[in-house]
Amino acid sequence: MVTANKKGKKSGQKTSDKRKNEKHARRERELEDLKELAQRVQDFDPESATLFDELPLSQPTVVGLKQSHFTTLTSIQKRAIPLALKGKDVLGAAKTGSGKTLAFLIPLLECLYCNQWAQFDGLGALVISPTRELAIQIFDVLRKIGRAHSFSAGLVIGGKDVQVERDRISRLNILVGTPGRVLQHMDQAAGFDTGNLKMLILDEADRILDMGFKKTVDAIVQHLPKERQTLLFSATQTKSVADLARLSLSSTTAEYISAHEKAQSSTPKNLQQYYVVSPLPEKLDTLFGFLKTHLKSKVIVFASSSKQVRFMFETFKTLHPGIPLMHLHGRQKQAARIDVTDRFSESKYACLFCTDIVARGIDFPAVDWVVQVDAPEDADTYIHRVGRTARFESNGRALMMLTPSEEEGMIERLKSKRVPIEKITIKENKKKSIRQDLQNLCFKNPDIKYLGQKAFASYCKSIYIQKDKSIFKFSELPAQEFAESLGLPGAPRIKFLGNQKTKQLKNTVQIKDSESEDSDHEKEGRQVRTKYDRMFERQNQGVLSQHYLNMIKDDSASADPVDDEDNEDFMTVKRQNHLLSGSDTEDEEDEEEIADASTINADNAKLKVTTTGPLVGLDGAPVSKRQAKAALSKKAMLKFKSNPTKLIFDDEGKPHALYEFENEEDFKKSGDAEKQIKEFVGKESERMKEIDAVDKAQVRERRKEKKLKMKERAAAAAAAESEISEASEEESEVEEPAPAKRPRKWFEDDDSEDEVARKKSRNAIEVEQPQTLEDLEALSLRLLGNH
Ligand SMILES: Nc1ncnc2c1ncn2[C@@H]1O[C@H](COP(=O)(O)OP(=O)(O)OP(=O)(O)O)[C@@H](O)[C@H]1O
Repeated sequence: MVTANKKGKKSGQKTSDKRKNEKHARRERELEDLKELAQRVQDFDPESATLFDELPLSQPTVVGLKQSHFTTLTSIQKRAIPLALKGKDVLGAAKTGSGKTLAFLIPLLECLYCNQWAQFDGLGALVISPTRELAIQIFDVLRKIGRAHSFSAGLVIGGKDVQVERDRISRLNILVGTPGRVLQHMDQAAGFDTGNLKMLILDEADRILDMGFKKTVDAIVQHLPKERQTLLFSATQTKSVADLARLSLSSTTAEYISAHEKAQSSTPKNLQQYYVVSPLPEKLDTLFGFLKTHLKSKVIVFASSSKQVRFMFETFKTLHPGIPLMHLHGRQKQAARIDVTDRFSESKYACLFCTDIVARGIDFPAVDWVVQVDAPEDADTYIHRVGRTARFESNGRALMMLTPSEEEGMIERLKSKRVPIEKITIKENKKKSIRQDLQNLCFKNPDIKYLGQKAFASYCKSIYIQKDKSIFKFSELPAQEFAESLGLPGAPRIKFLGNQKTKQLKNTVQIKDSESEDSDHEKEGRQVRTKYDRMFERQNQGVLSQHYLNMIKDDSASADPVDDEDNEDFMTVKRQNHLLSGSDTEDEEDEEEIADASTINADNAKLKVTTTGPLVGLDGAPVSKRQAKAALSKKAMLKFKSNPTKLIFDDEGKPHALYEFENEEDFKKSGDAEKQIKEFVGKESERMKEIDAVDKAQVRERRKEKKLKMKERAAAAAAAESEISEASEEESEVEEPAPAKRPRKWFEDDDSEDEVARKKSRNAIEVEQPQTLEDLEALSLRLLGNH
């Protein structure tokens, strides 16, 4: 037994030693491989590779690429990957759809592989994308090409359960996410160690580094070590030294790679680009006509706000253009966004109405057309939007609608960015007017009308906050015609943000669209405002006192007209056009969205400046917040009013006080006071007697008339009843026995019983005036008998 145990121990020891040796040998081999790989990377000539096989890559990455069927390098991959593998910081710019995702994901995997990254080393690489959709897409590509690696990777985006993400985040080696959610985890998740991070990647870097994400990205960078590799990629790359410095990048050491810098155009060569000039009120007709003639296509339609997207989707759905319709915008729930993205990706023919949340990076397969119903905010956004078609060597077409006032400016910007675009005109017979249909829809369905009002307001706002005022001219908006083209009876009132930093506002709106929770970190400090400003920023201003209304009226009357483009003070502009009749319920949603809102009449595009002096109260003193608040209450307003006076008007319409007093001297001239009182009383009692006599005569007259009328009515009724009773007597002879007669009362004559019955049936009693006490008793008995 003992020997057997010893033998067993010995063989166990042997196996364990064998295992240890094997492990050791494997480790040695891995180290050798790593050394060899590092040497290959060092020796590699960046210009030489055209195939992935030729790159100095680890075995797991090679396997992942093969299994994903990637063989040949694209131009940006050819230039960026070798430099990134050598540990350089890279700023990569290349046309849309040219394969930038692999250009940063391959170096990411190789970096962690070469550093022998393991689960307990914490976070090794972080990829940040501006939208959830793009983050999901990057994560999917990472999973495909990284399938043979043993790293743990995670996706953190808004709209998902934070707690679930938080529980897993400390075990992750690679993180892909949107800025807001990434920062939230960095701030909140205990055990989330980012101190060892080796690589930071920003996809659509120019977007992530711009004002909208500025603070968030700066805060994320604070959590990361300075010694790390940084890769920035975009189709429209930032070259700003300040931006690079924010990321601890040096413009002298970072490699700037522009794969298509010398290309004739900055858009894919297989992309045909057109634009059409269409007055704003005709855009929807043009779009509807376009869809009707492109039923066998996959189309993306860009609009400038989620409200317009919803309006187009809901109305076109009812008008049935004949192509499946979908919509995607930042106000949808995350599950719906994912569902729409998947469905549109799988569709062969469909039309997707969307905002700019899909403008960047999203790789929908085989899109035939990109239609921009609203002009993009700038040339870069144009390039990203049209880049949703003609991806990776496939063909595509793009159509942009410009209003006559936008044409010149926008085309100039595009030409300077090397965008080849051709003007076309839409044949009249291809246009389909849907104005009447939209009017019907709005009339029948209040929800559609409401959506139309929101779409109208959000479009006007989008134009107002555009930073390029030479293209977007708010003052030239044909508000009334535009509203009618949406089916609305008139142009609704709209509200704007009270902030003046248009660039920042633009981005704020977009962040809300694309990733609302990210915007939490973007809130800029408010500007110092005067009491005057605060008062007018208040909603529900319809209850301001008349005094304030008059002040505004006076101010505006003396104001000079100034074009709003030149007008820096936004709030001052709005005051001129305050509609102080209370806030519009239609705009309630916007009021929630926009903290400091004020009212403007969109019809009145030519705006005037009002005085900038402080607001004063009734006593001429400046109005405090509390005083202004008091003005909102009806009760409080009473103290500003004097006591009510009752007036009487004479025959000429002149008002007199109820009691008019004679002055004392005049009164004394008329004689002794006692005597005057007696005279007055005597006169008044005479007057009263006369009035009384007239009144009595009138009463008598009325009584007589009444009596006469009663007698006439009684005679007519008696005649009619006697006819009826004769007829009913004949009937009762045939049909049923007559009811037993009750004993006759002492005051009744022979036919009085019938009379009583008749009167009962008429529910009325007629009597002669009782002359004696007996008569009165008899009458009382009669009345009792009736009831
Ligand atoms: N080497 C390659 N061989 C074949 N297909 C590739 C290659 N690289 C990328 N692709 C494909 O090309 C398409 C576009 O790639 P990707 O999304 O990376 O483009 P992008 O440059 O990031 O575009 P955008 O600027 O719009 O974000 C994808 O469908 C991708 O699978």
